[in-house]
Amino acid sequence: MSTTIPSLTDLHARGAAQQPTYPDAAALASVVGELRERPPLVFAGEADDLKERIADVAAGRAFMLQAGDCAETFGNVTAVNIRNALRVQLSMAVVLQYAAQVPVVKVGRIAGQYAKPRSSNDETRDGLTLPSYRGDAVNGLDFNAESRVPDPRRLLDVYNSSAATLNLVRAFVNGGFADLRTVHSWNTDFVRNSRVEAKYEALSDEIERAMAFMIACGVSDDAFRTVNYWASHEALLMEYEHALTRIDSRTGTPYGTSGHLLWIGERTRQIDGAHVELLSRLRNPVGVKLGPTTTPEVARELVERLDPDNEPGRLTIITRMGAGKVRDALPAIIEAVEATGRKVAWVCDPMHGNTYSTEKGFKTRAFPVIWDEVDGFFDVHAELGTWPGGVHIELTGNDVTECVGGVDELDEDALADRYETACDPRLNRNQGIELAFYLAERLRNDILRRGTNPIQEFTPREM
Ligand SMILES: O=C[C@H](O)[C@H](O)COP(=O)(O)O
Ligand SMILES: C=C(OP(=O)(O)O)C(=O)O
Repeated sequence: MSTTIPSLTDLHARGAAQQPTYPDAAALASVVGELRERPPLVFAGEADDLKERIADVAAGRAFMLQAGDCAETFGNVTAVNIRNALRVQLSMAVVLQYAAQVPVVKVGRIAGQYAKPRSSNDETRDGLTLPSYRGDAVNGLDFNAESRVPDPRRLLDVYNSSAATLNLVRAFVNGGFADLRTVHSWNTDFVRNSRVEAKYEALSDEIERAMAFMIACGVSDDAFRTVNYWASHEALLMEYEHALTRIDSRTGTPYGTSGHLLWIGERTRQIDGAHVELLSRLRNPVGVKLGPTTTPEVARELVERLDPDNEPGRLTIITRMGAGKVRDALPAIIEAVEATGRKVAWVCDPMHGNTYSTEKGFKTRAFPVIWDEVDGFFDVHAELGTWPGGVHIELTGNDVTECVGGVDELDEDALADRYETACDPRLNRNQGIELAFYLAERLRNDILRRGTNPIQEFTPREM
């Protein structure tokens, strides 16, 4: 178990991928110095708690719902946006918990998801070529030369925006907003008039009756008042993640304190690269994304690097193969990882392998294709007898039009109506809840077929 982390210089010497080129090194150093003095955003003990819950996922006793923005922006840190994001994610979790009867570990892509890896360093519009937007953590979305220059002071804004977001999230999940007894009212103003409304209302009625029954039986209703909700993001920017690493006073070991769960993206998972090196030293639960070019050998090496101590809950593997490839590419990867003797949490990201551009130039994803990848993920796990541990979704609580298909049958022409993402297309709230119903049904059927019930092996605790 590591008690130190490499220096920033050592990390950069590994040729850290997808890093901005800052024009002012002194300004960057000053920001890093300032961040090092700031209090941690999350506490090591919280990361440990999440690790225990992910251990439940890895062991087939719980399901992970990891969801949120593709790219958070500073301008979108408002009470309404945070509330809407939480509301749709908690609603999805409730659908899963009730209809599939699995405990759900709720992890947001939130309070830190400000940096984006890009396929191309540049973007060209009307003959003008400028550096690509790399997330509010790095540069501005506006398409002009000044805005696209990487500015290190943005890292302080990431810290401040993440702190403000976490503050409200903690207040919401502990202060009564997430009280299961109010499950009806969570969606009164937003599922209305959609075709998932009736299903959600019927489920809420059943939950209310089930809770009334439990209370009548003498079960304390305290358990319904609060929920656990964790923050995660892609640990992309070396300066930011390094500056927010703290040595835990209890154990003398390093924790990334920018979020509870940190993951390594598909573009930065080089086995000898800086991201794998840094995250292999942190004690948080960590994730790694695996795309369709991953070989079983690489998957095995990554697992051994990132989970050297074979620690329950340490590693989440987020596969994003694409609907057309998942059934062929995933089995060999699962087999290679299982052969190491480790129990990782297997999570399906059905978004990143299924993006395409419309003729009018909108990046989008089609709901049926997204579902097809999830379905393929379940098929593969059913075939191998492994546990399909969760999903990783780009989602917003707002009523956007970014992904086609789904309950409202959005077509490509509708995309122009409310296309608001700063980077990739997200499911809107109705599509999110619809996905949760699909997931619950598939999960329930698979659990029945397996003949083992996750609930029977689960030690009850607040979820
Ligand atoms: O969200 C993930 C990536 O940052 C995104 O898919 C990259 O998009 P690009 O291929 O347009 O750069
Ligand atoms: C960049 C992302 O995904 P991937 O690394 O899988 O491309 C992401 O999840 O934001």
